Amino acid sequence: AAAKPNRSKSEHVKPEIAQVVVDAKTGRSYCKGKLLGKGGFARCYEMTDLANNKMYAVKVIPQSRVSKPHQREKIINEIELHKSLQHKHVVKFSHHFEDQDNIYIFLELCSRKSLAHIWKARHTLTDPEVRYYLKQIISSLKYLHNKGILHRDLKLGIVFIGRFWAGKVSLHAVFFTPEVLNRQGHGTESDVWSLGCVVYTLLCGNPPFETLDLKETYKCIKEVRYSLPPSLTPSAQKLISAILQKNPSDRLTLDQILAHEYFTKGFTPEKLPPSSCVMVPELNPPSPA
Ligand SMILES: CC[C@@H]1C(=O)N(C)c2cncnc2N1C1CCCC1
Repeated sequence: AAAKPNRSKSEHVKPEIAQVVVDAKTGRSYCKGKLLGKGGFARCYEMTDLANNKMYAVKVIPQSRVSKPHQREKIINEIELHKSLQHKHVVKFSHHFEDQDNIYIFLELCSRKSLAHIWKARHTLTDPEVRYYLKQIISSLKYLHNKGILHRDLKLGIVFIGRFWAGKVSLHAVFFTPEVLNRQGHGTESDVWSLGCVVYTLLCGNPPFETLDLKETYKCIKEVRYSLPPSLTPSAQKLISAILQKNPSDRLTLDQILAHEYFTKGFTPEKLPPSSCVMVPELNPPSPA
């Protein structure tokens, strides 16, 4: 049978987001580009400012998803918080606006995506590369913790790789009420625990507490039961063991991690070659002379 003309479909499908959206306050027009993926309430797109061709990663949140006051408040809080942050290794918030269909949150576009993508392509990273990314993530966490902000959702997928390979932590589920820092619940030590899991995953190629059964995984986490592969360098093994401690106050602090022999006795490159997202990079560490 002849292929059915698909125009009938397009006639009825209302585009969730128009090709061009206009910020009524500034009059600026933005052209929607490719879908980057879904993040929380939002569908995320590349969008281009037609006045200067600047590109952004934009979270597009349908008004229908924030119709209840508390949902709207959550988004407004996230925006207000993100607006107040300026740090080299924290994803830059540019601006936001809304129209009758959506709320648009314009963030820095990180076209190299995230550490999750690099990890999937490389499976394991070398110590120098892990030191490079770890320093940047620690720098962003110290900035957040000093402002009484906990990240609470640190993982490979939220460390975006900006231009010049700078790691940029994005704030998907941050907690920002200072009292949270003191409450027994989730202190800075919990962000450090997540950091330990990120280091383990990047060096070993799989998360520390991954099993086939979710209940079993929870048991491993509660008992801090994980294996340290012999392939790890001794200082990497020591670092991971010093972070993945059951008792939060036994874990290294961010400053203690930076002072650990893993960093002091190891070379950290200033920058990484683009090839390092697909293959082991040729790094020329300074001769020990
Ligand atoms: C816009 C959301 C999120 C993000 O936060 N940034 C900074 C980002 C920056 N550049 C590309 N993608 C980004 N993402 C992806 C889009 C789909 C899932 C997460």
